[in-house]
Amino acid sequence: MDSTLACLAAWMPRQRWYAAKGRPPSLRLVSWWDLTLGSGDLEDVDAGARIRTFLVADEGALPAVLYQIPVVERATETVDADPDHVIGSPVPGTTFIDGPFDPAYARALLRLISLGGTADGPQTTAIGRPASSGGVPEHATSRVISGEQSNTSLIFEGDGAPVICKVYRQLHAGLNPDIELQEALAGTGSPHVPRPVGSIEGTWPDLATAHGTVHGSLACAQEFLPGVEDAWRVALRAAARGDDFRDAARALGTATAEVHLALAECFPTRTATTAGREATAATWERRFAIAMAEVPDIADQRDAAAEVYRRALDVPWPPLQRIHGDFHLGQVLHSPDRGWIMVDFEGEPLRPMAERTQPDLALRDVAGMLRSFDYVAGSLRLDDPDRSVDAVRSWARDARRAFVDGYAASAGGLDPRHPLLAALELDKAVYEAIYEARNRPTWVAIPLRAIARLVERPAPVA
Ligand SMILES: Nc1ncnc2c1ncn2[C@@H]1O[C@H](COP(=O)(O)OP(=O)(O)O)[C@@H](O)[C@H]1O
Ligand SMILES: O=P(O)(O)O[C@H]1O[C@H](CO)[C@@H](O[C@H]2O[C@H](CO)[C@@H](O)[C@H](O)[C@H]2O)[C@H](O)[C@H]1O
Repeated sequence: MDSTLACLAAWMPRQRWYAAKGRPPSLRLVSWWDLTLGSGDLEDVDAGARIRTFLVADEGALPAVLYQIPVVERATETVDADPDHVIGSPVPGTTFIDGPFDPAYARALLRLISLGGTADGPQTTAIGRPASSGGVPEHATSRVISGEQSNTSLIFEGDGAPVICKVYRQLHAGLNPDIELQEALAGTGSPHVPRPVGSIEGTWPDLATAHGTVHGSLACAQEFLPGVEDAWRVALRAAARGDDFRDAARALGTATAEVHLALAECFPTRTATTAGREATAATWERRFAIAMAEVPDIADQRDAAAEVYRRALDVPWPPLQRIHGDFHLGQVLHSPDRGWIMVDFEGEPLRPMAERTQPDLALRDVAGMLRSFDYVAGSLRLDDPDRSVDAVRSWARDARRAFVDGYAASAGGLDPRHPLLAALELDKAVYEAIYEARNRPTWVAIPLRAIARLVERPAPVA
C-alpha cells in the first residue's frame, strides 16, 4: 500500500470518529486538495508546511465510508506538535500532523470560510461560503473541542465574537442537514439555534454516480456561545444533587416544540403512507436484528419488542416533517440569556444519510430526549453504584414528564401514551445499545436496562 495510506490507516482506528471500531480500514485514496494561507496569515512556522486534505474511502465497510482527513505535513525536525496529534511519518524526514490541531490548517480553514474562495485537487474542489450573518474573530487562536464527538470542532477566539467550526469526518452527497436545518431555523429568527457564520462545500469523485462526481458539505461554522454548558452537564449536576429540574425540562420541551413547528413551516411535510409506515417498522426490526448480533443479551426481548412495534402500526401517525434526528441532552446548550439552544442537526451518525434527510416523525426527537433523561440516571448509577436508585429514577421520571408537558403545551395534544412514542423510544434504546457496544462498551448496561423495561412497560411517562 502507498505509504501515505498506510500511515493514515494505522492512525485512523484510534480516532473517536472512526466508525469501524475493532477493524483496520481498507483505504482507497479518492482525492485531495491543498489549502493555502494568505500572506497576512503566514507565520514563520508555516514556511514549508503543506496543508493537504485527503479524502479516503474505507472499502472494508459496506457501503464504503468516505472520510475527510486534513493533514499538515512538516519536516520532522521542525515538528512541535503534541505526540497525541501526530499521525505518523509516511516517508523518513516528513511528519503528518492531524490538521485541526495544527495552527496552519486552522488559519487556512477559517480563511476559506470567512473570505470564500476555492481550493482544488484532482476532480475535486472545496468552496468556502461565508454566511450573510457571518463575521469571524480577527487574530484568532484555535483549539479543538475535546469530548466524544462524531466530527472534529475547532473554536476560534480573538478580537470579535468567537466561532466554532465543525469539520465533517464522514462525507456524504448533498447538503448536510446540520447546515440546511440550522440555517433555515436561523432564517426564521428562531432563538433556539446559533447564528450561522459560513460553510465549506465540495465536489469530489464518485465512481458510483453518472456524473462521476458528487457534491456535499465539508465543514460549517457558527457563532460559538462561550461559557455555556450543554444540557447533559446541567442535568447531570442537577440529578446528582437532587435539584428540581422540572421547570428546565418543561422549557426544553417548549423549545423543542417551537423548533418542530418552525421546521414544519420551512420544509415540506408528508403524510405517513401505509408503505412508509411499514418501511419504518422494517427499520426498527432491522435495527433490532443488528443489535442482537452485537449485543446478544437483547435476543430475549425480541418477541416483546416486536409487539411494541406492532402496536405502533395499529394507530394513526402524525404527518412527517424534518426533525433534529439525534436529539439528546448533549445537543442542547443552556444560555443564561437565550435559554435552550440546539446544535448538531446531522441526525444519528449510525443511520444512512439518505434516511436522515427525509421527513420523519417529530416524536423521534421527543423519544430521544426521553432516553437522555434516563441516561442521566443510568450514568449516575454507573459512576456510583451505591447511589440511591429510587432517587435518580424519580428525578428522571419528573424530568421526562415535565419535558413532555412542555412539548405538548406548545405542539398541541401530544399523548405520552401514544404507542408510536413507545416504539420510537424502544428503537432509540436499541440504537444506543449498538452505539455503546461499538463506542463505550462500559455504558451498554444503560440502554440494555431500558430495553428490558420498555418492552415490559412501554409508557414513556408512567
Ligand atoms: N455554537 C456552539 N457554541 C458552544 N458550544 C457548542 C456550539 N456548537 C457545539 N458546541 C459544543 O460542541 C459539542 C459538539 O458539537 P456537535 O455539533 O454535537 O458535534 P458532533 O457532530 O461532533 O457530535 C456540543 O455538544 C457542544 O457542547
Ligand atoms: O455524537 P453525537 O452527539 O451525534 O451522538 C452520538 O453520541 C452520543 C453520546 O455522546 C449518543 O448519546 C447517548 O449518550 C448520551 C450521553 O452521553 C445520552 O444523553 C443520549 O441519550 C444517548 O443516546 C448518541 O446516541 C449518538 O448518536
